[in-house]
Amino acid sequence: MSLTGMVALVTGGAQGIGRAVVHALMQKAAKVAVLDLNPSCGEACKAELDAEFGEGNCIFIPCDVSNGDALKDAFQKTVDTFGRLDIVVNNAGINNEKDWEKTIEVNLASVIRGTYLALEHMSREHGKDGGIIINVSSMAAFFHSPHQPVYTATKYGVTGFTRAMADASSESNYGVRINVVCPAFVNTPLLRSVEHEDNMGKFVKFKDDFKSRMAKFGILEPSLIAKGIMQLITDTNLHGAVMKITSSKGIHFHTYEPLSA
Ligand SMILES: NC(=O)C1=CN([C@@H]2O[C@H](COP(=O)(O)OP(=O)(O)OC[C@H]3O[C@@H](n4cnc5c(N)ncnc54)[C@H](O)[C@@H]3O)[C@@H](O)[C@H]2O)C=CC1
Ligand SMILES: CCCCCC(=O)/C=C/[C@H]1C=CC(=O)[C@@H]1CCCCCCC(=O)O
Repeated sequence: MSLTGMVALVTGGAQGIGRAVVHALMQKAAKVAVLDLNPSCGEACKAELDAEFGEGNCIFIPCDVSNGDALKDAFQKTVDTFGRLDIVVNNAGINNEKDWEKTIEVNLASVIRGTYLALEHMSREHGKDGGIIINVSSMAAFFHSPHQPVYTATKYGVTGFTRAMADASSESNYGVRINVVCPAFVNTPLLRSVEHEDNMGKFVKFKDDFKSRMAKFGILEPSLIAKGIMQLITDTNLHGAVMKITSSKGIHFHTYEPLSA
């Protein structure tokens, strides 16, 4: 499926999983706004994408997603630049058990803000044409560890919020599909943060346990997560889906017990 004429916004798009998603979107001919806190990574990312796909198909917007005004401005700049918005991937995330309030701000509050801003620009309730939102959670929302309690809490929150918003979208006829992806360990700089006391604080003492889980469960490549996210974007039957991506089962979906009467 071509995404020609469609416009996407990806937070944390300058490296890691977000960078892989941006590339996959542009391979399908979408135009993309890359939002990221890291200006050097962002400028380098844009230069590489311009070289591969030609200029005018992506913009880099320096943005701290935890700053509500900056995030709102970045969404507006995207629409002002490309004329529309069809796809939003709320991907930016950190792993910091020392500054756990910041972790909640970036991993959960910013995903909520990004979802609401996406609806402002895509929902039929705002006179728009509809769209797709993908929020990035984690397998930490299914397998917890003593190593990262607040990171785990944020990812449980992202999954629950996304499922609830998918129901809200259906019942309000927003015309917006909303899905969540839960990767296991992925080979990115974020994963390497688990070894550092600056990130883990007093929980760094559990790092050997965490590394044994990485050895046991395997480490995925960002390109596989991008493949899963592209499936969530292009398969119009997927709404309210909880996609899990692991070494043992690859891309698969979580099913929940139906709500009892
Ligand atoms: N790497 C892993 O093992 C897993 C990662 N995830 C999730 O995937 C998402 C992406 O993580 P990775 O690609 O691994 O991390 P990464 O650290 O490689 O990339 C994250 C990007 O987000 C940017 N970023 C961080 N804070 C930001 C902020 N406040 N505003 C704007 N941009 C910001 C960073 O500059 C970076 O470019 C995160 O939500 C993470 O929790 C989920 C499961 C496993
Ligand atoms: C900042 C590091 C990012 C790590 C995010 C993450 O996904 C962590 C998950 C782990 C936390 C405790 C666990 O045991 C989780 C492992 C999840 C892998 C489960 C794979 C199961 C399977 O392959 O069947």
